[in-house]
Amino acid sequence: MCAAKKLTPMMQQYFEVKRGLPKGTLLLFRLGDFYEIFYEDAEIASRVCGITLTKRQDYPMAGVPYHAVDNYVPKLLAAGHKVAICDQAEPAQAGKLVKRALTRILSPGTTLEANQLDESRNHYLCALHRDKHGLHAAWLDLSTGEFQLATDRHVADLLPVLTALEPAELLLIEGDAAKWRDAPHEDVDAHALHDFCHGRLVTELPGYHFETADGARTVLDALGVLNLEGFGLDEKHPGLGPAGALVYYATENLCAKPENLRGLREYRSATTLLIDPATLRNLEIFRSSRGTRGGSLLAAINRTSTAAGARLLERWLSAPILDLTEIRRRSNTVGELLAEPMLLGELRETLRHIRDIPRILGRLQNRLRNPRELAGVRDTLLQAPDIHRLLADFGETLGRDYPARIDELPELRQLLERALADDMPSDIAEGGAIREGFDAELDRIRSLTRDNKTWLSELESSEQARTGIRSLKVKYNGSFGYFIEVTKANLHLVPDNYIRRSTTVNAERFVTDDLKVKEKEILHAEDNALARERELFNELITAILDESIALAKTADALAELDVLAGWAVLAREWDYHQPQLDDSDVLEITEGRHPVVEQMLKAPDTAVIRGNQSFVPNDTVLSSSGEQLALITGPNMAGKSTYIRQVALITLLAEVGCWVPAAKCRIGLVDRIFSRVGASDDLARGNSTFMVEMNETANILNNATTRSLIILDEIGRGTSTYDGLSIAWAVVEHLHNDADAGPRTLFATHYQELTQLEKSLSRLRNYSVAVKEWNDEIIFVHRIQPGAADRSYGIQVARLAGLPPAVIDRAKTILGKLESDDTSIELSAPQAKPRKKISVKPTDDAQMNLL
Ligand SMILES: Nc1ncnc2c1ncn2[C@@H]1O[C@H](COP(=O)(O)OP(=O)(O)OP(=O)(O)O)[C@@H](O)[C@H]1O
Repeated sequence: MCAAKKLTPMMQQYFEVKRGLPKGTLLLFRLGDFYEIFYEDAEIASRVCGITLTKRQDYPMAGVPYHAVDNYVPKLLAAGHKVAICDQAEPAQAGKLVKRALTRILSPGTTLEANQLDESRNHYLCALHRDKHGLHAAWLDLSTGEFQLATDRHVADLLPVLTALEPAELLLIEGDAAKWRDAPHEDVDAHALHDFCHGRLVTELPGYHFETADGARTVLDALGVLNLEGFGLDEKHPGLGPAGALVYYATENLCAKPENLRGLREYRSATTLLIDPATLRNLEIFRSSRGTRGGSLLAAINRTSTAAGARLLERWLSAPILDLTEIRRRSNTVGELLAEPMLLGELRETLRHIRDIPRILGRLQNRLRNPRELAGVRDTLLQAPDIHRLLADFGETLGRDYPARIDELPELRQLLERALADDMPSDIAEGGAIREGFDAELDRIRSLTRDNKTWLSELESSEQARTGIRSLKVKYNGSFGYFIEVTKANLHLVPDNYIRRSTTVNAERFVTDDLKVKEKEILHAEDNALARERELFNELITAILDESIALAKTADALAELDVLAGWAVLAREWDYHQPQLDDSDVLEITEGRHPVVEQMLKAPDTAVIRGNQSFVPNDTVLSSSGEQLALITGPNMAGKSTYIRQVALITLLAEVGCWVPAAKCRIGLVDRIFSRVGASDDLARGNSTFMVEMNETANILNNATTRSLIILDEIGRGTSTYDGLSIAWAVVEHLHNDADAGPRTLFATHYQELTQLEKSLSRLRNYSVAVKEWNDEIIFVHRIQPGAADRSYGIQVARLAGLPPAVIDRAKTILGKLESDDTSIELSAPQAKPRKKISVKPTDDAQMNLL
């Protein structure tokens, strides 16, 4: 920057703006009809968006047309960049440097434009801070105004919800990310935080932006309230530090205070069903193991027809509240909707016309004002009377609760209906947003324009007749305005009152005094019409924003109805039944199915491969104080993993208020779902498969309560047989430790030896997955039955997988010898330790000694 003296005034202006931006922000600098990008920014933009890189003097430069900027910004954001938009703040004048100002900074966590957001997903900016009192966090969806904060002594209790939110951007105190990354191995929390931050866009801010007292002041100011009592919050709540950081950052990026924050809610892990990050991944709740939305639980149960409904469903799954009254209310409402199929169909048809009110309000309140947003409000309000009529015909909950929450706002609706044109322009500057007949003044100005335009269109024919020049034309262009064009061959016919303006190759251009007067009138009238339209447009926005609270409340209720109506359709499509939830300690499922696998087996492409197999339902009986631990053995591929996962998913569905894929289901409220399934490496952090497995197991044993549900799949497989078996054994004993009750647990394993524990652990039950044998082949029937499996059929499954026959035969020989306890077998190198038979005396407490 020492060469600043040599810079042109415009480039000096560029650097002034650039200097004020946070590090790593790309600056798009408006220059006439283009946004220009310079230096390294240009190189990045060219690489990410594929735009041409040019050179100006000797520095790189790239540009995008201003009207196409919306095509490029999403690509830059998706690549994890922040983008600052600097616009011209006054009309350009020849020879004078135009004033420019930063309009907003777009970052993945603060963008509001519809085309930069996934409409069916929430879009969170999240701030985090950890100190000796625990983890403090706040999150904000700026596009809808949803704002929450939380604090927890245990990092492990808060991370589940933060992971489920999948924030688009994180705000951290400078240096924290590196501190967590480099923390000693035993600081499990720091590593969990590092894992959470890994791969996300992190923006670091100085620590003072996270101070609680300052945060409280910033938040009060943003919410426009005098204290936080109305939100049930203490002003010393440690989450206010991160909350303040969010507001500060949002204000910087919007270049104005965020105007759509409606309130601040406290999230409490104690009142939420916690699903730890590993389990969210393992159970494929929001994404499949391939990272796609398809194949996830969310996709399988999403039948919403509105964007706000889809987002609400995601929020409900991210943080299911442990409140029986609320869960029953939702599930009963699904029942009422399901009982009236005709009305349900009509309601869903009506909901299809609902627009995304929370995000429309978010944009209008934060100065992004597109005329089509107003039409969105109108179209939504137009549905309200029909929705009220339909609700009145439904059952009790729907007819009573929802109408009170859905405001018809008839005056606003009529106003918008009268004021807005049917087809709205995408920019108010295009004109035509306001309907004819709404405003007398606008109509008067428009008729002036119209009359004058008629005069103009008639001018051509009247002048042709008057002058006898058949090819005479009346034309318009930006630099001359209106003019009369006469070809050179006809110049001798030009009358005296024509004033020559310019010459082209084949013609000359003229004006007349009358034409000049009319031109002035037309341009003036057009400007006046646009100015009047803008005035009216702003009045309409004010009218909408005056009702923003009622609109937001209505939108919330409609989103809820959408989710519940979708669940009713789902229940009908897939024969789901209403679960019974209570305070008991049982988990009883009759004929339960896996919600995702079941749908996949029926999907046209899978059905062809699988020969249209249908899912085999299975029962489950667990209770903390009775049948606490189900140990499931059986061959590979028999369906153990599917079965234990289905129990976890059915539990989750029941606890968000959805009906479940089971004939009958009773669940005593579960406070946490833990899982240890599948194998995954974390090689980037130097953790082997076994290390990941043990970390997850440690987390379960340290955090599970007697109200928890645990599913464990083949734990101990990542190490040597004896070590693995010993660990699995000890884990089962630990879970059974308490004399009276323990967490409800499903434990799938290949270690046959564990089945003997049934003799000594009173709350353990053996189950196995049935298979049929036929001519040394096995057929999977996917049926869970009481009792331990007698053998594992690994070799038969290996044959199904296509292992060469010679290998299969040799494996059979080795197995035969091992099972006969004949250690004389000659095994080719490497030498394996022969397997010993393990027997357990029921009275023996110290089983481990026998291994
Ligand atoms: N109840 C069921 N009805 C129909 N098909 C099922 C059922 N359970 C499982 N399957 C099918 O069987 C396949 C294997 O199931 P799963 O992975 O659960 O077996 P597993 O016993 O855990 O095997 P492994 O021990 O090798 O991990 C699944 O891909 C699924 O399509």
